[in-house]
Amino acid sequence: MKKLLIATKNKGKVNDFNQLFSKYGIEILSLLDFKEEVEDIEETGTTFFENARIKAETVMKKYHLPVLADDSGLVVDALNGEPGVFSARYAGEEKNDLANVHKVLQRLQGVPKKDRTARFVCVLAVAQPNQPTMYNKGTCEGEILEVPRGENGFGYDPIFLPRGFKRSMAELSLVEKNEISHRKFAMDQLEQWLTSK
Ligand SMILES: O=c1nc[nH]c2c1ncn2[C@H]1C[C@H](O)[C@@H](COP(=O)(O)OP(=O)(O)OP(=O)(O)O)O1
Ligand SMILES: [Mg+2]
Repeated sequence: MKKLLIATKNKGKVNDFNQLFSKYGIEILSLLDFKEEVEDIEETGTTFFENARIKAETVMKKYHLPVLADDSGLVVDALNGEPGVFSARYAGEEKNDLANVHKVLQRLQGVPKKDRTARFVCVLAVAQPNQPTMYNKGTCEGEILEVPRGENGFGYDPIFLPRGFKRSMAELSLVEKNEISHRKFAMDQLEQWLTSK
């Protein structure tokens, strides 16, 4: 089976990708699979594209393999695009999903439903030795709920209501999430590369 290294330490992303890649017959490895702990990569970029490039190219250069990186986050209109590229670290460097969710809800207190529009954004970067890095972006439109709902998924899923749905992203099954997510739409654009491998 073909293997692809994903430059992430996020278990929730790995879970999404395992399901998304299953139809291509590609087995994925992540930075969580290495015996020795892989050093954290500093995400110093100001855009999802820059951070995806930093993660993909750093890991590609280290292991000399094709590498996929995912930089993603939640963009809330009423917060001028926050948390954006700071999504993982919104409530502090320890990257606590619950604290991040709480901070978004607190900042949106009193904001009416019609003004709670938001989107998930995912930029995927594929870095390969001696080749230009490729990028693909996917988005998922929705709104921020008043209270968290659901146990599935990760990150901001419990407070995100995808447009046209009555259930939060965390109330959808993995298969349902992966039919409409930002990560799925970014993956779709990689299809040609994935099927030619
Ligand atoms: O489908 C999603 N459902 C809910 N939340 C999500 C999703 N996709 C990204 N997010 C949130 C989680 C984290 O707060 C941030 C990603 O930050 P981001 O730097 O790309 O990932 P990370 O630091 O957790 O792992 P890594 O850099 O090792 O891939 O956006
Ligand atoms: Mg990160």
